[in-house]
Amino acid sequence: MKSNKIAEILRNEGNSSYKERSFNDALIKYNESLCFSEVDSEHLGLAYANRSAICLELKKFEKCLKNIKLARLNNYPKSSQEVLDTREKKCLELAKKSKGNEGKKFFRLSYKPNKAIPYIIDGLEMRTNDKYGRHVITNKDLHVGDIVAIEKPFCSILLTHSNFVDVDKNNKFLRCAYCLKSNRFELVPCQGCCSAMFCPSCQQEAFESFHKYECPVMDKLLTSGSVHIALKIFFIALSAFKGSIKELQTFMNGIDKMDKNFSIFDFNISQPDNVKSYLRYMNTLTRSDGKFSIAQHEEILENHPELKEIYESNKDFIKEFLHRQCQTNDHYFHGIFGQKISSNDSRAYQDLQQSIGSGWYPFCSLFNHSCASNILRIYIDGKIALIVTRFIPSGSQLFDCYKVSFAKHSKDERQAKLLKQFNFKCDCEACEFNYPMPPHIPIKNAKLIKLAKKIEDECAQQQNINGKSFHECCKQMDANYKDFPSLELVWLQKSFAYLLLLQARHESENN
Ligand SMILES: C[S@@+](CC[C@H](N)C(=O)[O-])C[C@H]1O[C@@H](n2cnc3c(N)ncnc32)[C@H](O)[C@@H]1O
Repeated sequence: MKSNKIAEILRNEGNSSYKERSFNDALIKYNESLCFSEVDSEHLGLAYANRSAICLELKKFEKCLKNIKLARLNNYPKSSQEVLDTREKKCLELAKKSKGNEGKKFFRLSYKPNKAIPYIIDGLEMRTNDKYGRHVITNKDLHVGDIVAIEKPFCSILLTHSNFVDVDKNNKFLRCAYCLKSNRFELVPCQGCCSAMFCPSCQQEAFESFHKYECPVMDKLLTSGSVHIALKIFFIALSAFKGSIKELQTFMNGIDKMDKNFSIFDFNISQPDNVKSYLRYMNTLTRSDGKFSIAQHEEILENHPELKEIYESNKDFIKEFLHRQCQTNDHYFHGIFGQKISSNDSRAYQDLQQSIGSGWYPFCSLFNHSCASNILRIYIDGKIALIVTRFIPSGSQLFDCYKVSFAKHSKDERQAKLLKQFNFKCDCEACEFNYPMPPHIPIKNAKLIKLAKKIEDECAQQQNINGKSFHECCKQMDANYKDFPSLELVWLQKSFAYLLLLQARHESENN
């Protein structure tokens, strides 16, 4: 429950951290204080004002000005206005002197976008066959380093707690509960609960599409992991039918008989009312045949102040909906990774990212697996950038890697995992030709070993991407693609991923 008393305590804790120049800790406390501040109280204004002070310290001038504006709009005490006026003046002066660092973004599509799906490049097409079901091919040659898609999830959840992976419990005060972006200097609190913050541009849409149902049970959802995912899809679906469970039920019964290959390529994704098309697409996804307990989902709905009646009178349909969702999520919801916020100084490869959530990416769902994949997913602020890692000739299929690659796992291990989790026997090139694992793969071009090592060392030293090294890495991997698999190409792929992770962190931090 909102409480100005708690908001004040949190703000004071933030002030202590601020005095010690622990700006990240102070920021978390100020954001938490925003969440607890009662609507229309001056505590909102005070916390925004304090956040503007951090922005100024960190030379984030534009964000500083935005926070000053928010403070004024949110009852910052008239008696202290002078503090804000002085800060604003100083900020404007410093901003004038600074050159500004908004360079071109690195993560943008390498070719012109597809007209109907503007977040993928023109030239990618969906095909179907008996062996792979739906899959994506390219109708032009693709080269190492090409960015072919930058996709937002259709539905995602933010993790603040997990029994399985290491997550930051402060994520709810650091990331938008809708887009997952680490927009921590600009987040605004939900007016109802104390556990969700949003980008100003996401707040309204999030509320209308699902948060109005999440809000009263948000604390329970945040600790419920996959239960949250299935319920969130249900909330989105119900909102699309303006809360009418009967209309949702009629629609769901109707789509059971529709085309099994319906996908993102079949509808206009930019139409405002496209949730129905996404539901239709979701209905075509492969489901696991496992039995899932939905007891926890039921408990949340049974105690939901607005949905309990709907739940009681439509139990069978809702239970079936949730159960099907669990079976789909098993195959299609992917962990989402983000840059670690609290450990800014760490440059170790394995330390750059941390699990921040889970989501369904409708386009990325169409990729099949290969243990020697030709694309790589890089997570950046909740979005997936798909990047080519091996030359892909026109007409070929793009393959993702479902966590098991020949460079890290033996053939037996890979095949067992894929069969168990995804129910197919892998016969990719690495399985068919039994590619050896490093370090047993032959070296075909020793010079490239040196390059891979040089890039790896550079990455360990630097904060962001070395453009020259990146270009060289792409060029060599592209030119020598016929040598695959070789130790140097596998090593270059690893260095390439390291460079991209550094760049993702850099872009996220400077956003
Ligand atoms: C994320 S989907 C990929 C898209 C899928 N083909 C479709 O039509 O929805 C994962 C499912 O695709 C199939 N699949 C993925 N990789 C495969 C492969 N290498 N060989 C055969 N089937 C594969 C499996 O049924 C798997 O559960």
